[in-house]
Amino acid sequence: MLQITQINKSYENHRALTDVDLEVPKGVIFGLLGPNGAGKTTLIRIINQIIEQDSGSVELDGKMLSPDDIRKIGYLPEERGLYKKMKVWDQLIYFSRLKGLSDSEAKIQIKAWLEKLEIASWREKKIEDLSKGMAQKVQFIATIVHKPSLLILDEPFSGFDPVNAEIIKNEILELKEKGTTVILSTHRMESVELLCDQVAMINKSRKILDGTIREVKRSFRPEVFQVAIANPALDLPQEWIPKFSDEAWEFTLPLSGKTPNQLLSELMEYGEVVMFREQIPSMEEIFIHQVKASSNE
Ligand SMILES: Nc1ncnc2c1ncn2[C@@H]1O[C@H](COP(=O)(O)OP(=O)(O)OP(=O)(O)O)[C@@H](O)[C@H]1O
Repeated sequence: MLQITQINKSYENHRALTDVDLEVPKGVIFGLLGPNGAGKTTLIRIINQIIEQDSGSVELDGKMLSPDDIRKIGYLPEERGLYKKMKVWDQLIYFSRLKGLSDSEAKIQIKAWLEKLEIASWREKKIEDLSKGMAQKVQFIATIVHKPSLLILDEPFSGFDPVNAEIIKNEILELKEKGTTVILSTHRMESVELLCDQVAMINKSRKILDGTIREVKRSFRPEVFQVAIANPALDLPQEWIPKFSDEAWEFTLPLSGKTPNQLLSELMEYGEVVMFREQIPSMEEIFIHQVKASSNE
């Protein structure tokens, strides 16, 4: 759906993006990851046509991005942009009209969303009288009210308590089910694990990793297994550093060139293998590993 090719962008003397390529397929939740200052917001602003790239192209649905496409995009910026003195209802009407909805359609959509997110009773309140989380819900509605086909969410969960974060998470999943493509930029790796189908990681202006969550995790498998053996018939080698827990001895072992089956057969000679599970790295571990590795290059 979105094809980004060889994007470069510099601010004065600072290079914010270098030769960035990205392909976001239709209907996925795509995690845009990277440490502070990596260049994510710059890329998002280019997609939203807030700033212009120095070189490279952005295509939406196979065509060069044009100003008209902006209505197909819903953007929740990290720095929220609501008018503090305006009332919730008026504000949402204003944003909906700006995104091309008719007055009657805007009213129908806003009413439905206010009810769905259980904030209908706040419609006459000014934004400045809302808590941070409440204002966040209003901004979320402003982002999605015109049913964009591409949704770009920058830290959508910040400011939400766990219950409201869960509500927003479910709304994002529901939008995906309905065919919306979502780019999610966040530092919360647990949300990435839960929500994203694909990810790309940017560090120091360059893309350093991309793929499906499954592919990325596969490529970082340390080939180490978590093992538990109950009732050992033989002494377990001390170098395995076995620890007794819950009626079994637990330890981790690298494959060291063996296949998992070979390792398992060897272990079975020691006793009853009650756990044999490959250690799969979390996205958080992969993130830290990759950022450190590419910073050392
Ligand atoms: N308007 C600007 N003028 C000069 N430098 C800028 C400007 N905007 C961003 N930068 C610099 O470009 C780099 C990339 O910034 P960007 O905001 O894209 O990072 P980010 O990945 O979104 O970071 P974060 O996770 O902290 O939001 C940073 O070093 C930043 O200081």
